[in-house]
Amino acid sequence: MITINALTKRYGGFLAVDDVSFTAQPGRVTGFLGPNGAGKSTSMRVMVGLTPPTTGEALVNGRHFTDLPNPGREVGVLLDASAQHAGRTGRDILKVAALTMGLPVARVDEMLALVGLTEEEATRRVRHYSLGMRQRLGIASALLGDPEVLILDEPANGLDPAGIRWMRDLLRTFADDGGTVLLSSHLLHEIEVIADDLVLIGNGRVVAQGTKAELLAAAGTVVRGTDVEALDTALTAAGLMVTRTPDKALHTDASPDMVGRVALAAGVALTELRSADGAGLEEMFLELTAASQREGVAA
Ligand SMILES: Nc1ncnc2c1ncn2[C@@H]1O[C@H](COP(=O)(O)OP(=O)(O)OP(=O)(O)O)[C@@H](O)[C@H]1O
Repeated sequence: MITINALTKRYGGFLAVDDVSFTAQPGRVTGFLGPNGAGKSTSMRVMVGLTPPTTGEALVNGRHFTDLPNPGREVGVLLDASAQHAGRTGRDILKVAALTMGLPVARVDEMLALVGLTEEEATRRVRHYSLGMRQRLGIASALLGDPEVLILDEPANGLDPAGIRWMRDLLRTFADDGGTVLLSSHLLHEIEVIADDLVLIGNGRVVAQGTKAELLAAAGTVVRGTDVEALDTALTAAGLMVTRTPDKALHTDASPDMVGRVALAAGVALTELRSADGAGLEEMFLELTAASQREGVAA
């Protein structure tokens, strides 16, 4: 379990992380989502003891990372896959990490097989690795100590579509076996497929958090009917916020159940009624983080 309590990080006069609180629970994948510069990496650096918080705290299994006696056995970390020693081979990097953690060297081969790095690739120096290979090596390092918790910053970076699916399955299995996974991304689609819970951050502040199901429900309903005008009028009269999508559907904040009842009462035949799902969540994500979106600011 990861617990973040009122975490604030200030760099001089600049507030990079502003009173952030959330928990990442065992058995669940928590997606930490926000646009570039939102404060995800800074928060994660605080979690693993690389950056001291200004105020607040980040706990892993109830303790500060720096107080864990053998941190790699409790929490696997991948923050920057390019930060590995470029002059060493992948196998050597894992070997050194295994020895530091007091693990049998046989564990290295297990991890190389798990992340799909071949024998030949494992003996190449990391400076000759592609970004995707570095990412796989970083995941192998994170899993080496058989930890209960994973903290991964943009782990899908550089992976090809098959690699992304592989990573998704790996993290799903890890969480299904009772592990805690926190992974960050600035890409909603990447995270919404795998995450059970979401924490949305913009400008250093949490702008929304909850289960994916709750956030999807909050993203509203898309509805189409044979008479769009009558449907719009009925929904508006029922006190619902209605917007028209470019493809002539209506979008409201209410649940499909509520929208269906209003349409029935108004005698409008529906041709489509569904929760807004990913598209709605994306819209919500863009709205909630608009103040911190460079494009939003420019607009
Ligand atoms: N050491 C530092 N000194 C000053 N400012 C910093 C420092 N580290 C981070 N920042 C600033 O804090 C803000 C948050 O950065 P952070 O790297 O946490 O964002 P992020 O959400 O991980 O973004 P991205 O998706 O682009 O990786 C940024 O404006 C960044 O410039």
